[in-house]
Amino acid sequence: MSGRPDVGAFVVAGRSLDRSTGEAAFTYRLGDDEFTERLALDPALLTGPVPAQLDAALDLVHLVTGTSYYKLAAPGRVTVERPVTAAQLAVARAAYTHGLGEFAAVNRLPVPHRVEFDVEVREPGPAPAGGTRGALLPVGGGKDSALALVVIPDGTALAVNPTGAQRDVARAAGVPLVEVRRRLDPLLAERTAQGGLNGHVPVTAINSSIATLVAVLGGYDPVVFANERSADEETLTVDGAGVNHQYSKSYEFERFFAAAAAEVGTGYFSLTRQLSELATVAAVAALPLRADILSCNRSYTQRHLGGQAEQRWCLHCDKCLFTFLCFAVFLTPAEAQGMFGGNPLADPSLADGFRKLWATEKPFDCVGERAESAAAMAHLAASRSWGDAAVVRELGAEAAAAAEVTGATVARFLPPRGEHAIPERHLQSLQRVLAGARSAVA
Ligand SMILES: CC(=O)N[C@H]1[C@@H](OP(=O)(O)OP(=O)(O)OC[C@H]2O[C@@H](n3ccc(=O)[nH]c3=O)[C@H](O)[C@@H]2O)O[C@H](CO)[C@@H](O)[C@@H]1O[C@H](C)C(=O)N[C@@H](C)C(=O)N[C@@H](CCC(=O)O)C(=O)O
Ligand SMILES: Nc1ncnc2c1ncn2[C@@H]1O[C@H](COP(=O)(O)OP(=O)(O)OP(=O)(O)O)[C@@H](O)[C@H]1O
Repeated sequence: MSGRPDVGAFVVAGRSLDRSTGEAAFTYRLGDDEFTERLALDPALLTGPVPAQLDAALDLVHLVTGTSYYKLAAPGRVTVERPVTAAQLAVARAAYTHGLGEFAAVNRLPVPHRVEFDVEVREPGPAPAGGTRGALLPVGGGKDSALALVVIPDGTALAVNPTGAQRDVARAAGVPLVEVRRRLDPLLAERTAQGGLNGHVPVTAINSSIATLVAVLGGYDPVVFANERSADEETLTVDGAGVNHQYSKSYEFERFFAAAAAEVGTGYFSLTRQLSELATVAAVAALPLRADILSCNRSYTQRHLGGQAEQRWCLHCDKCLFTFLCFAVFLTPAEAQGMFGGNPLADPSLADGFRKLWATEKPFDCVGERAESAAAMAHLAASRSWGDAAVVRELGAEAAAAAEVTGATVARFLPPRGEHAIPERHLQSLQRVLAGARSAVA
């Protein structure tokens, strides 16, 4: 950390919830600066009696959301003014260390990023009963959470910083939507522009904590994310240490978070944990809902909040290329063109972008495993309908060679596998939807 001014520890300071307006405020200090992040919660969530576990749910948001401000100087020390439970501390450790792994790598800080916490650890309160209003399904607007809406159609969707895409997909699935607006302290952008460190934050950890708070206030249980198995693969390795852009979507993080969520009476799991990206796409490609999804991350920047910019597939970013590649396996070129509004596999200038999907250093984006990208491209090269597309012609042979190293084929990525924490009832519903999709494709 040499070369950076010593600002002392990052302080997780006060927080409040105004029950009349629905505004929750979370304050932090870094050096001489004070930052307050605000959540606008639907006041309808706040009309009932105060839940016993509200304080603990607010603490979880407070801890995790601090990563955005901590990263300005990344001092390696965090002081938390309120006592937290051991499970909450484990979530915070994971979020500030591995969750900021990409940030550390990009800023050439030591990897793994190490953080010491100065905090009093308290015992958790008595285990509360879960809510009775059914599942809360956080939605990102893309394919994974769209699948969850189909598998659990009696749930309630949640959008943090909703955009048109999230509203469209919830509406198309016929699921009610709870919206939470998140406002970063404007001083963060000012300090970043003045040279503060910047980089990726563990946004799924942040969304998880907000979802848990909404579940506690609204009486929902469980909180069901849609984080796929492929999210466990590291993006790159630095000095032997794995760095994962999607760390807070990993199963490791899920287990830390589930323990803290259980303390506030909320189940927490990922419905798609056993699925590769290809398996999820195989299912979504067979659903009418595919027309309503939007996975392009460029469409979810702060600029798009409040509808200041049009949301569409940019068809150039890593996530668009990856998502198109996967859907192409299950759609004809005409169907894919209709869904995405273009065909990047026909554009030879994008060949390098596709090739990066199975390179040793994957893009810092939500893309699948290297082997599944290579297998998907090799599959297209062998197909009659896609084999002539310019990019497929250029990359087919090298993708097939890359896939062969691990014996990867599309078929091998389709069966669910690996550890998960999905309750039996939801697992069966998922299996029904997957089986229905398979017969639609056959
Ligand atoms: C939309 C997006 O991908 N943004 C990433 C991008 O930020 P950019 O500057 O292009 O735009 P904004 O998101 O509007 O951010 C403006 C500044 O604000 C900072 N910031 C933003 C959100 C936040 O919670 N805290 C913040 O401090 C941000 O640093 C900017 O200075 O590049 C950033 C740096 O790499 C990324 O951190 C931005 O990612 C967002 C936090 C985000 O929501 N990204 C998701 C679409 C995303 O990456 N999801 C992952 C899930 C993995 C995980 O859980 O970490 C995925 O799809 O793989
Ligand atoms: N803004 C958000 N509000 C609430 N939940 C979100 C939000 N963004 C993402 N999520 C949750 O986090 C999970 C991971 O995000 P991710 O962006 O990978 O998924 P997605 O939008 O469902 O699919 P895709 O990978 O196609 O974008 C989502 O499945 C969803 O459960």
